[in-house]
Amino acid sequence: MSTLESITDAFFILNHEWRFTYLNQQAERLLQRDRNDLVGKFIWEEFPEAINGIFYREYHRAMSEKCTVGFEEYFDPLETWFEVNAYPSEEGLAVYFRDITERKAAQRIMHESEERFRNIARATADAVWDWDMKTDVMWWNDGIHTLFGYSPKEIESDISSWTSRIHPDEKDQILAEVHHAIDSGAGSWTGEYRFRRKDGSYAYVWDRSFIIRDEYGKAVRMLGGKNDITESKLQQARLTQQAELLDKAHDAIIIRDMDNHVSFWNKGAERLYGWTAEEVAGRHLEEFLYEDTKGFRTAMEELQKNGEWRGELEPIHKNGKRLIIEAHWTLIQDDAGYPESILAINTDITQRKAAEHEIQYLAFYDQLTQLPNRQLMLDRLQRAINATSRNGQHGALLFIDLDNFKILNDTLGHDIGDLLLQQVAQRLTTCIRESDSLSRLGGDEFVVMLENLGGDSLEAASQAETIGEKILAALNESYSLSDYEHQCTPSIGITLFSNQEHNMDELQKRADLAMYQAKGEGRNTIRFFDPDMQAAITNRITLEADLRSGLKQNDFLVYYQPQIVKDGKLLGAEALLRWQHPSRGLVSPTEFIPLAEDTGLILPLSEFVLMTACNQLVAWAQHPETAELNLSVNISARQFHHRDFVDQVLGTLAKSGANPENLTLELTESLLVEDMESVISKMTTLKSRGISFSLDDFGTGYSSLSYLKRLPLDILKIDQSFIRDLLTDPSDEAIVRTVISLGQSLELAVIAEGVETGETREALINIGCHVYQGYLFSHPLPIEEFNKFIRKMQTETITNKV
Ligand SMILES: Nc1nc2c(ncn2[C@@H]2O[C@H](COP(=O)(O)O[C@H]3[C@@H](O)[C@H](n4cnc5c(=O)[nH]c(N)nc54)O[C@@H]3COP(=O)(O)O)[C@@H](O)[C@H]2O)c(=O)[nH]1
Repeated sequence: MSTLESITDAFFILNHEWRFTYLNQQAERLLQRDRNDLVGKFIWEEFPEAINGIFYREYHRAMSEKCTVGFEEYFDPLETWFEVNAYPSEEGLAVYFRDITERKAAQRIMHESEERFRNIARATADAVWDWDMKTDVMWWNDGIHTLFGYSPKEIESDISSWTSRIHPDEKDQILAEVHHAIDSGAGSWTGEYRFRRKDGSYAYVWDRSFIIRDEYGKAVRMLGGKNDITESKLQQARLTQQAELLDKAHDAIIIRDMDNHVSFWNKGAERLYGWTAEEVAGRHLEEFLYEDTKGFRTAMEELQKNGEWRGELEPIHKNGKRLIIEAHWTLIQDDAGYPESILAINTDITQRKAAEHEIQYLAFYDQLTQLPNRQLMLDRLQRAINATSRNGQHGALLFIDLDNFKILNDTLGHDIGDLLLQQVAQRLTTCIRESDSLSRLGGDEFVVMLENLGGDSLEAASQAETIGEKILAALNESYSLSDYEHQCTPSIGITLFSNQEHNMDELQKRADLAMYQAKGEGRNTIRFFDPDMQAAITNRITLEADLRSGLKQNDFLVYYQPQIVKDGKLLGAEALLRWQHPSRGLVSPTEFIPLAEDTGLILPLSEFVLMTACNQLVAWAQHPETAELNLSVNISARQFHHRDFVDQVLGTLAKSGANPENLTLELTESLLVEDMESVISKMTTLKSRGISFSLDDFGTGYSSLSYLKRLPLDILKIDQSFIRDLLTDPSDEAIVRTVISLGQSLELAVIAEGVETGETREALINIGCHVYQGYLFSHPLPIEEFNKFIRKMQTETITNKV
């Protein structure tokens, strides 16, 4: 019995009266009863629940038929599954039993999951397979029929049903992969390969499986499912083929899936972005192409909405450089009409954009100062004018012109002039707000446009003036131009605008006029446009028309103002132009000479004066008493700088027959600052023919000794502004003295003009000036009057001698 105590199974013996005669310890434990209590007891009384079940039936069968029985049964009172084997014996019945509750539970779970798996396998469209590796039984669901055409009868029930249908080219590779997965302890295996259909053709399949292992890790089962990916493979192949055809295209051609993972990347894309196809395959575009994904995502939304998208994007080259591309994206759909992938054809327009930008820049920006140019200024002005009618605000236009910039440019050279303009541009930038606009119109002209100066014109004017003052102060600071310290001042003209009252042209004219007014009033100042200026400009227009018709109708005359030597002798006269206007009477040259200069009419006028003067010299030459008289003729800057000037003078002399020795040309200082070498050359040529030169208005300009020394001059003419107050203003007297001594040292004659009184004449004699012109002797006279004056002078001289 001790053997029966030590066996793992529970064991008891029943006699022929169904009473327990023996129970081992295991039986005591499983039945949860004390064996001493049970021995001698009637089994069906102790366990009445067993009477109506399999226990009762099978035990009776074993006892009556003397056969061995074995069964598994659940015994409710003990909530236990038993595996029972009963053997009839002499004594009665020997019963071995064990608790299989846990095994039963595992079997149930296994059964349930198996059931679930089969149900899923039935429901799925994939071809599901189940390979029992211990038995080599291979189970397939209906998918093997629906996908590949095999009926259950046609398909083998072992692993050959799978392996024999793998495409020969891929079979070894796939089997090696599967073996590797099994041997390496992997939990799954996936693969893509071709699988033969019943009709002999091959389908591309995507197989996913997992491997079931026992408690020792040994693979016992493999379950998997294949789906047919032939269509998408073919589609992909077709696209790739098409795209490969375009591989040689210059453009970048990219195919990506709907999640933007790259599936095709042609050579053009490699060239454009610097990434090779291998480097980007399967990668998300945003990962490596777009720093700012906003534009890219907006484009994606459009693409999904409309099926295609065209536009510009700014991707990044592999080397970090920003590119600009023109993209054309098309959504590619599968047979069912679902979006499947995206075909992108991208053209590099980086250089084109740069060129466009450059052109734009050149068209709208000044190269020297990098400021907006006139074109852009006009555009902004138009917008500002339009805005005033909407917002009721005032704006202001400030025209800024540098005083005497030309002199700097001509004397120190254009490079220095450019430096000044650049520094002026910088200073102007610091004087304005970011919302204001600064531009360079060209030359030394700058424009500042101020906006949003409020609804009240006085307030707006005051704000504009404040900015104007600021500019004035900033530009007055000294400039360091290479090695030169330079002082420069601006003249500023301001006009306000509001409510679209004036158009762009008008506003520009107004600001320009105001600026000229500032210049006219001594420079380095600010002037606002006012309506009187408008009247002046209207007059100017009328005057120009009158000048033209005056020239045609010979309304011009020459007057002569005598020039007298200290001893009373008549040296000659200055020829002065007069305009006998039909309605306005005699018009002073101060009124029309500047306009004639601006319009070019000074050329025919000057020709007329020179010809008249030369003819007069010829007329005087006929009489010994007047043959020595000299005539001075004023030469304007424009006339002098005309390329035919020398020929014109010589031609007039030749035509008239006048003696050049009796002709003096009066030049002004401002005329001399432009192209010094050409000035000297022209003067030298004329001087070699006997013509003299006088420097008019001396002292009022930039009396530079350096040029004075180089010019072939004969006479310095002291400006009348110094003569007027000679007796009362010590500084004027000092200037006059200086000019006279300068004349002496340079061996130049000196004439004082504007001599109105005897006292002035006396003072000049005392200082050392011996030739005079002025009202003391005579106003400018018409020729008849002047001839009378000559005769009177000669009579007086003779009388004095007598
Ligand atoms: N390019 C040309 N310029 C010319 C010509 N003719 C004249 N002008 C220039 O016009 C300016 C005004 O000239 P005008 O009104 O003739 O005045 C001259 C004299 O009348 C005046 N003057 C002479 N004496 C006195 C005086 O005692 N007091 C006083 N207040 N004015 C006086 O001075 C003018 C002469 O100036 P200038 O020529 O500088 O010697 C004047 O700038 C003329 O130059 C012409 O044909 N071409």
